[in-house]
Amino acid sequence: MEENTLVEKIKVQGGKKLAGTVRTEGAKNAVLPVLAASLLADKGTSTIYDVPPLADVYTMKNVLSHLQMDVSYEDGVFTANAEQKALRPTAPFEYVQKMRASFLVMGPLLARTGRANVALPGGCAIGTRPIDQHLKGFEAMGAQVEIGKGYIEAKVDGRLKGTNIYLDFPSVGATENIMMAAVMAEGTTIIENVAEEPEIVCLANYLNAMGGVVRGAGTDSIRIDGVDHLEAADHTIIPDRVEAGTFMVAAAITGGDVFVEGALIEHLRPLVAKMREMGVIIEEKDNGMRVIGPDILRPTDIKTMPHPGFPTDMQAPFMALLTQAKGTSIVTENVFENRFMHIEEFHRMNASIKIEDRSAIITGPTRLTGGEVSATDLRAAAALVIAGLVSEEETTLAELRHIDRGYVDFHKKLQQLGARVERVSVEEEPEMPSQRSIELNNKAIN
Ligand SMILES: CC(=O)N[C@H]1[C@@H](OP(=O)(O)OP(=O)(O)OC[C@H]2O[C@@H](n3ccc(=O)[nH]c3=O)[C@H](O)[C@@H]2O)O[C@H](CO)[C@@H](O)[C@@H]1O
Ligand SMILES: C=C(OP(=O)(O)O)C(=O)O
Repeated sequence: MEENTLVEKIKVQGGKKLAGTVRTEGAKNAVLPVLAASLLADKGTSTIYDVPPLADVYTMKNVLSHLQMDVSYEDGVFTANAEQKALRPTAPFEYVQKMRASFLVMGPLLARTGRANVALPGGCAIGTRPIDQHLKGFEAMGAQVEIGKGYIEAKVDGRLKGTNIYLDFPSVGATENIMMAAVMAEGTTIIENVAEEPEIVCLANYLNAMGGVVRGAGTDSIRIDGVDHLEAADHTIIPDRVEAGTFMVAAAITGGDVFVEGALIEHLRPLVAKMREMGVIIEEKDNGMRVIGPDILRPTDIKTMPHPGFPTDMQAPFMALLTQAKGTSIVTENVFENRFMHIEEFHRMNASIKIEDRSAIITGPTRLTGGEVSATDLRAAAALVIAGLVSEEETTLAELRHIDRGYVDFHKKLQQLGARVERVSVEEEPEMPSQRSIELNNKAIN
């Protein structure tokens, strides 16, 4: 007979107003490209500060070790040395499958060694997520790209060549991958219609500290004058605007009063504007933001867009807040074609949400009931816990591997703010997987 297995779950009892201070970690989406970029230095050791202890950071550490880099990570400080001449060119499926951002080693490997062989990142729970814009950039710089047996192999004779590249969509990953390839190309590269996210600026600052010449990061056009070598540099990761935003929403939904230390207004304007429209009081301070939730939340509409539009990564947590607004709100998801999987889970908690094409129509305020729900991606996980904070009965969240990719000690931070949240191990009997869990697993590889 098969033995029972231990499965971790988060349990939430609603009804507490959050109060106190929570500290923002370094940004997951900034640290991953920066760690990939550390591959570019042929001299010295880079020290990267404010690196959050997330599953994705450990995956990137494993990728870099696999490529033969010398890396260490302790107490938020990551050191990376890529002096080793014989870097391995292959990032295997076991890593890319865990985390799509492993694909970001392609640009630096190609620039540094002239060859990169990286497993093809598949689609995931939020969309098909093609990489055509990354490849278009590498090819324009002279790389030969072939796809076969689940891998993408890119090669270049000599150095990549600077050129002009226009992205069809301001993809964050494509902008980063092409920047990292172009920084060591021969001549000048101009990338147009690029992503303007703060994480792009963080990466550009690191590349420039290494001796790169990257101008225009944070605007829609980036100019890179290629250099022939880069040296390791020290760098500090920006605060995680999505983590900060998640706690801002958690404070607001409970009618709480929370200081989110490290939340930067210049990175969070679209969220702050929308929360203020709903009646949430947000005070901007030098080192963070104080969020005070009102008794009655007003409805509002959001459309996710590339930065400085409303961030898609805040869509699910914000939807939890909208279930408590008095009236009808509309959420339109424009960045990913399938980022509504959390709605089925919200339905289990009694939320009133209808999907029409790329929009969700939310009617509130709903008395959420709690219940057994599953995380479909990392932001959905946070959103469901947030909904649990105002539910009448207990909410139990499964599939915690998602939350561990993007949030450090999420349940502990909420506990410190007074929430009744715990993470428990429960024994589960082995059972035939249901059709639903097969579907969720297939869609949620990353
Ligand atoms: C590790 C990291 O930083 N992840 C973030 C990054 O993901 P990621 O870099 O993967 O997101 P992109 O900006 O590239 O994707 C945006 C859209 O462009 C499409 N696309 C992208 C590349 C391409 O070659 N072709 C193409 O069609 C995607 O399918 C998607 O529909 O930005 C997203 C959008 O802000 C965020 O949700 C993710 O949290
Ligand atoms: C979608 C996200 O991340 P990733 O691109 O790493 O899947 C996210 O951070 O919400």
